[in-house]
Amino acid sequence: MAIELTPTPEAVLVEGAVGCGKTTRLVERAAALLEGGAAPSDLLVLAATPDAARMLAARLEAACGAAVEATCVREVALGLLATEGGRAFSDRAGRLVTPVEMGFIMEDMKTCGLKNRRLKEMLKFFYRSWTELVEDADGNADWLLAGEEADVHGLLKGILDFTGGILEPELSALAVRYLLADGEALAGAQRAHVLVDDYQMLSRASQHVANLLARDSIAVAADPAAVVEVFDSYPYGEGVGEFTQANADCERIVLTESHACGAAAHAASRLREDAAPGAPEITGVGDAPATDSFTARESADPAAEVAAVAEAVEAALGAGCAPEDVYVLTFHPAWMRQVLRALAARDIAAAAPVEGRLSVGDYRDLDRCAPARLLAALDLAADPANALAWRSWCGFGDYLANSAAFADMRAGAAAEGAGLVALLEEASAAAPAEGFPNTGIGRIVDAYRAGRELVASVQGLEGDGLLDALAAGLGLEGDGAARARALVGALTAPAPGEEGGTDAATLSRRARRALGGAAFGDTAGRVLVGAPEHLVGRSPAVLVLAGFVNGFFPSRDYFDATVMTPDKQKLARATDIRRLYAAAGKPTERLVASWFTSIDLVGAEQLKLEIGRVRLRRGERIATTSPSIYLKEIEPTEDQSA
Ligand SMILES: Nc1ncnc2c1ncn2[C@@H]1O[C@H](COP(=O)(O)OP(=O)(O)OP(=O)(O)O)[C@@H](O)[C@H]1O
Repeated sequence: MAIELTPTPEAVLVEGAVGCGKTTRLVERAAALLEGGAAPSDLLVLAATPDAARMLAARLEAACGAAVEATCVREVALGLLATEGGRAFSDRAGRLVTPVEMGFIMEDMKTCGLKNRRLKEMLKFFYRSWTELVEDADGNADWLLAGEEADVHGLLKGILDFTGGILEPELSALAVRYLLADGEALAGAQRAHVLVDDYQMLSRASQHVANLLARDSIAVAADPAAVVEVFDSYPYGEGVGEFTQANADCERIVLTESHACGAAAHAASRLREDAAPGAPEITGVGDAPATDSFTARESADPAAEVAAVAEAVEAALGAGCAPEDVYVLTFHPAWMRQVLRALAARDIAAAAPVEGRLSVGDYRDLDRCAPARLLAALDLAADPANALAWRSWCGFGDYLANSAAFADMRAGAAAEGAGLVALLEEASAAAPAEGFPNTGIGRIVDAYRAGRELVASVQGLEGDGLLDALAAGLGLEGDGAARARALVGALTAPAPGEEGGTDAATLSRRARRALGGAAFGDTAGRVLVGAPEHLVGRSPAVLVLAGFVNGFFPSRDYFDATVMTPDKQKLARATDIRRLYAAAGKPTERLVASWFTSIDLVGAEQLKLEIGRVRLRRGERIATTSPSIYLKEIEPTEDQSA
């Protein structure tokens, strides 16, 4: 039997465009439920990202005067699968695979012999299918073609069972099946009232988890035009229709009045027509001409452009805007860094999301993957039975991550019914003191023994002392060591307002969470600089689109017919439009777009910009760049009042 959405006795759908007050409605509903006699613990509020959840928690506290739990489906699902029952049901360790660990799993997957590109395509197909719950409640389905496809799927599941790791796209699907299979676990996890914001940004499986968790009532806020991947992979826009179908008596509230500034509301209206044809129009967007709240800034070159961005920020602050109400949106990590530098040069405090993913390095090179090794060591100090961490730990520094020896061990594990850690222990105990030099298993045994020693040597240490001891134990030195230490320090820092435990388990949990998605740390008194996905749940007064040029947005591939077929180009455009819509429709005071018209050719290549003509200027080759093709979608014209 295919899995169908579970109906809830009372269901509410709040539908509306960006900036029309959907979240505000949810907050009001939470306050009304509490006034009506519900206890704060009867409520569970779910947001699309951890950052949005934190902001929602603050809004709830302000409106309700009580602490209401706001979190993400991911946290809830992981919590469920980490319980004894959840672990037994899933045969996994209740731990999400981090991007670093995924590198090792991919290396193990390559033993299937498929070409990398084909393998990646197949994995995407599996991931999407999992999130869309193609398997029935028992985990069976005939969706896999016998042969290659079924074999690769079997290999992946085998590797995951062996390491105990859960992939993000299978997490909510596993939780759905667990909740359907175990009535007691379901009853324990349910809350009387569940409220979900940005429902369309959740995967189908996460939507199902949210509905299963609701006992008496569920209220979801959704915008069918803002189906954007921000945290869950494969956001499921069709889920809104599924929700109203499952809950036939669902109360439907449609919000059409934007509270954003004229320019943002104008941009949102135009983009929304493109993103969700037929969706209700945005109305009543004020009388002031949209041009009054729009600024376009063209600069000659990148240095002038980031300076212009900093000027725009300065102007907003000068006009009385609170720093945290100003958001600079960048479409490329290099531009995020440039903007941060330009702001720092003007003594403007800024915050950027802590992004662990980008800086963990190549696991083949022991120096370059120093942060990843430090994180694996921390994981092992927190739990020496963490099979996933041992898999990484024993693969660092080897070109193929010792995947052949691990494949042998996996086969042995299946035959003996033993786990990875037990097999490592067994191999280490059986090996002579000098190991088996220069063999795959020899490298693994050596790494395992070194890891054991390191873990034993840091017993009882906490906080900075623990991280310093681990870094020293890894032999990290110089600049690389400092960088690794600083990055791991940032990844293990408590979220604003979070209780500050410093034991290994707490630090490891925080780092794993941070690797799962970038989030802002402390933003008080700081201007925010981030990507579109980090904007979820925020309504800045001023939004500056920095580096708004072709190549950054859309990407250069978009313009290259040899890379992108017309079909793919159409899809890429639709995705871009939805991302831009969800961002540009937000600012309540001003929308600024900034771009540059030339850059040196080397820089253009490095940044993968789309370039026009190339000229020679003072011996240097200079390429022309153009504002994003999407500028005309957001730029108001003189005669538009909204
Ligand atoms: N009734 C209202 N009157 C005035 N301002 C409002 C009203 N409702 C919401 N706002 C303001 O409009 C902005 C957007 O509100 P909210 O976050 O509730 O909207 P949303 O539809 O969830 O937006 P998004 O899609 O951007 O998340 C906020 O700054 C909020 O304070």
